[in-house]
Amino acid sequence: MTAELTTTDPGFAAAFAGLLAARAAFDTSVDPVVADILADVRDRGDAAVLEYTQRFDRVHLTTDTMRLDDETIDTAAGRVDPETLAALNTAAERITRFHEHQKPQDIAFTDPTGVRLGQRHTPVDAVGLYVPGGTAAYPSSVLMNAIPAKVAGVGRLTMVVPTPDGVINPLVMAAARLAGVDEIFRIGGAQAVAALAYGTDTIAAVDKIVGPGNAYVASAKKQVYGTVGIDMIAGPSEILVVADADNDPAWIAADLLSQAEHDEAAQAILITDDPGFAAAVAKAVEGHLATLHRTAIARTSWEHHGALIVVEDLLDQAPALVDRIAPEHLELAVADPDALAARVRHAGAIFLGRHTPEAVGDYVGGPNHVLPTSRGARFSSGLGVLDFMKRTTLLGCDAAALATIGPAAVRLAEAEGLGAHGLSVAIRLNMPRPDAAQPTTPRPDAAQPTTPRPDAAQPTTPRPDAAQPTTPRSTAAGRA
Ligand SMILES: NC(=O)c1ccc[n+]([C@@H]2O[C@H](COP(=O)([O-])OP(=O)(O)OC[C@H]3O[C@@H](n4cnc5c(N)ncnc54)[C@H](O)[C@@H]3O)[C@@H](O)[C@H]2O)c1
Ligand SMILES: N[C@H](CO)Cc1c[nH]c[nH+]1
Ligand SMILES: [Zn+2]
Repeated sequence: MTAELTTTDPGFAAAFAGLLAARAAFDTSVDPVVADILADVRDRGDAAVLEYTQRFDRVHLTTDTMRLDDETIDTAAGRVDPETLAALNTAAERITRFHEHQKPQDIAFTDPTGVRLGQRHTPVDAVGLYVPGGTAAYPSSVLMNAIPAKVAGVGRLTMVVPTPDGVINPLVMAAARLAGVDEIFRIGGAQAVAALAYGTDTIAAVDKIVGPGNAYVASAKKQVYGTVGIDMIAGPSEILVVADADNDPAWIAADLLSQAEHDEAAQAILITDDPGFAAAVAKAVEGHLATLHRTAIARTSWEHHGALIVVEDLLDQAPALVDRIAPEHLELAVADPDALAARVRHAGAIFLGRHTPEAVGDYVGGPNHVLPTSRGARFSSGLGVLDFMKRTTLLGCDAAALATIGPAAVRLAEAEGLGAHGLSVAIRLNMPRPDAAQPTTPRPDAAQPTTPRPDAAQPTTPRPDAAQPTTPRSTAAGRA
């Protein structure tokens, strides 16, 4: 039964905590099964991938047919009708334009001590793009994965997508071509994530795996993190709609079902300030369920994970509840959505106003639809260009700059008891050896040198280019 909660009910706090706890427990339930699949693929490589593909996707592949060849991709893509292709192009253009704005700026400056500081961004060399395909095909997710990778300048884009019962989706192929994916393997689930992370004889390992998927995919990404990078946990879809009674219940019911229909494990929640409106939405959900073609999935999601929450005041009470749920998608169907949005801190993506159904963002809005689920929005963000780039910092001292900041480093190295750290700075500054500072009270376990180290700094004969801590060399003025 869909949960019904009311903030004025004395049991509300416990019921709300129970709703969050049930979700968390559900999220980890597949972890052991996935761990076994990952270990098997790591041990047996292609053979394991092919066996799991046969078992879960009911398709018999070989190492030769696992990778889609150019002819198969182009033939399939060629079957897409012009109108759908035009829609795909509209989506690609809008997604590209939005993500171009995400390109980061490098940093380069010289601070007042003469130290040169910088930060630069470089793309990841090779990424694995997970495109879901178990119960629905997701050409839109091809674009959402691949376009930011291309904008970032990633070198190799390897896409994996399951083809249940051997069916190749033409629009998925067209989207891969449009977005510039380099290679496509027709595998999915935890076994595909494992192949990308560990590599097999047929599939080269990647540096990072991104993209959405069901609970098995989400768990697999979580478990291979460290061997490879991941974007976030983008598991079964979630929507939280905050709506007042001035909405058409049928619109809001459709919005809830738009995410419920993704997966039996998806979650759709309504927060409203009107019990009558909540009842009307529940009734409208039943009406829509009678007509949708993914009714069984949507109904299971709605009944097992859905919730109707009635509060007294939306502006005052909804933001705190939203932040605790930290939904993937937050739809604000109220008169002043911006005021409400300003009070919310944790949501993957926010959809403002009655005419911004979440589904428009799934396809053509521009921002990415690969978003954190399972409360991940409390600490992570939707997929973007930065997920495909790494930051490297740069630090440059000349002799005078080192003379200015170096002594503090020597002092801190001494405080940490790390003699070589202190020495590597002091030796350039012609300072006394920091680890030779207490010759009369050696640590009981310290080695007693009998002959001075030949490379020890000689305070009386400084190297000609050594910095003078007290009187910086005049050449310091010429530093870059
Ligand atoms: N958060 C996001 O950004 C986002 C975006 C798009 C889609 N999604 C989600 O992606 C998911 C797509 O799910 P899907 O199932 O259609 O496709 P999928 O590709 O994610 O999963 C299909 C794979 O799951 C594996 N699998 C299925 N049953 C299994 C079992 N019993 N044991 C082991 N492995 C099993 C199989 O290997 C199969 O190939 C949905 O949950 C949807 O909500 C999320
Ligand atoms: N709503 C999904 C993200 O949770 C993305 C999507 C793709 N196609 C339709 N919807
Ligand atoms: Zn969707």
